[in-house]
Amino acid sequence: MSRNPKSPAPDIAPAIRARPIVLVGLMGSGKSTIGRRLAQRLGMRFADADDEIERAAGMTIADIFARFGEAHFRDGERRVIARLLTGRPLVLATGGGAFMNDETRALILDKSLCIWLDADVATLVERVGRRSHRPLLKNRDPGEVLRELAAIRNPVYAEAHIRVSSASNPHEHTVRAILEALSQWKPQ
Ligand SMILES: Nc1ncnc2c1ncn2[C@@H]1O[C@H](COP(=O)(O)OP(=O)(O)OP(=O)(O)O)[C@@H](O)[C@H]1O
Ligand SMILES: O=C(O)C1=C[C@@H](O)[C@@H](O)[C@H](O)C1
Ligand SMILES: [Mg+2]
Repeated sequence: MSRNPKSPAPDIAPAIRARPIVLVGLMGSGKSTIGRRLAQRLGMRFADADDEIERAAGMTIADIFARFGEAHFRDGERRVIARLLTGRPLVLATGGGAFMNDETRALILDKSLCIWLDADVATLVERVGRRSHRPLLKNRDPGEVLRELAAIRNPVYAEAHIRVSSASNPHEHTVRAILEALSQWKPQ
């Protein structure tokens, strides 16, 4: 009997499902869309830190940046992620900059199994599109910003427990690569 390619991954150890799985990476790397699919496959709940922040603040991220500035956003982001990591285990998509905050990163590395979704800048640019709602990409050429961010952030994302390329389509390809990496992962 052939295996349904979308069947729940049977060989992921229960100990891994018992921990939150946190996705980090640059804008457009697929944290939100891949995270939702991964949670479905693992039978875990899913949350998107960006959505949770918007819900908690009662305004969009673009408005938080515009009205209160990035530092205020980062502080709220840290608090929201801390709250999400203390509840029932989940797959959590973070915002692209969350892992750059020292406190948020320490918390994620301590409490979760953290996966860096890595893709080349050309792929990211194609995915975020020309007219991005993302405040960091709104006023400048997205390719230029993403190149700068990649140079600064990639060495930090590399601290994640697992790195998976999310550069190839379709989404399912990346989901399978994550499931494969999880099935082989051993705590250091
Ligand atoms: N592995 C993939 N294969 C195909 N398309 C993808 C993949 N990952 C992401 N995409 C597409 O790229 C776009 C951006 O993805 P997504 O919103 O999940 O990124 P993100 O990492 O959550 O970004 P942000 O940090 O801005 O929240 C979406 O249209 C999504 O469908
Ligand atoms: O990379 C970033 O710094 C950001 C990514 C988005 O997910 C949002 O969290 C916000 O636009 C900032
Ligand atoms: Mg997202």
